[in-house]
Amino acid sequence: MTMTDDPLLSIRNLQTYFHTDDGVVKAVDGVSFDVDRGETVCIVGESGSGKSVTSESITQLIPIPPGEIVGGEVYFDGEDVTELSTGELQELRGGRIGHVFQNPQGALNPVYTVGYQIREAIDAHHDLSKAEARQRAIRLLEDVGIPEAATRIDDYPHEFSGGMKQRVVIAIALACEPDLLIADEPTTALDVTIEAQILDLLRDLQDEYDMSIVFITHDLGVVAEIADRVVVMYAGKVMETGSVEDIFENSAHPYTEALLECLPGQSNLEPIPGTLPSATDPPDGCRFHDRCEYATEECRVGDQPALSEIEDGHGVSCVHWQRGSDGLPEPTDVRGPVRSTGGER
Ligand SMILES: Nc1ncnc2c1ncn2[C@@H]1O[C@H](COP(=O)(O)OP(=O)(O)OP(=O)(O)O)[C@@H](O)[C@H]1O
Ligand code: NI
Repeated sequence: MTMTDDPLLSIRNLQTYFHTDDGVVKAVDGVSFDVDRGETVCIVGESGSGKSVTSESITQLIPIPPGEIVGGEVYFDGEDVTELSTGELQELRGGRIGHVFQNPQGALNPVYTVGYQIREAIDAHHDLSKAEARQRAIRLLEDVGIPEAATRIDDYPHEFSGGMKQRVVIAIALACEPDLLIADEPTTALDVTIEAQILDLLRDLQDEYDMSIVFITHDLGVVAEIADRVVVMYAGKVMETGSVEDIFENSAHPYTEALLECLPGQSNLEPIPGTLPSATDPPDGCRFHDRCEYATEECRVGDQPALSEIEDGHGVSCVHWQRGSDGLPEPTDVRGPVRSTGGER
């Protein structure tokens, strides 16, 4: 890894659209954030907010077409990877950038042993003898906490539990010692005990492998466990970004606050009332305005407000970001009417 203070990953004004029969889906619509070396950045937001498409745009894993990266830059270690050829992108995936997805079942091929699949990942980017690759695969299985790795290496995926399968998938992603690991809801298919173990494992591996992690989740509880920094997304836009303390102790966007209220242990256990706006025809102004109890006329016009930096590294896309210090607009009770129409949709 190059020793520099520049971020490892820098996403600038990324726009990823899908051309569908219903119109253009602006899945990611001007997203910017950085990931520093050795840091874990969590992308959080409700289902459909564009978290996966953002992360899949980095190495162009989205289906193109119907998908298209229509604008923006993705700098990885200083190089704009949106300009890379298909071959160069393939080299990057599973090389310096590893991916772990939600469903370990789908990521593993049932007809090959796990050892074969890890060796394949090693072979794609390294020139090792068969014996060396096997040794390395065993080391990787040990690193991800699989007991008796030297014998388990010859087992097939179905011989592993769900949690153990996800460990195997992580081992494959680590095979090339990536500088960046992108994990898209890697624990949602697992029960909470196993989830906690996998989160611990990722933290340990991050130190050992000296890598950055982009971790996608809709669960702020998980964010609190592992994030250094947080990107809160809604309807293709970044609503707020900051350190984990900024987000949990000093959140400034009403959408972040609404997400926090839905955390278990908080008074409000209901999901946020209302639904995401149309992906093909988003409203003017702040995309959250019709679900926001603080929305005023200003919030309904123009573009999504630019991210205002309210403190170093803490940005918020809200015209009322000074509320609190500068006085709140009168909250309007949007929750009643939104909920009653929401049920009929
Ligand atoms: N292949 C596709 N074709 C058309 N639209 C798509 C495609 N993939 C994603 N989208 C749309 O892009 C938007 C963002 O989807 P995305 O999967 O990134 O959401 P997400 O935040 O990851 O949600 P979840 O928490 O459910 O995984 C959604 O409106 C989705 O329907
Ligand atoms: Ni997703």
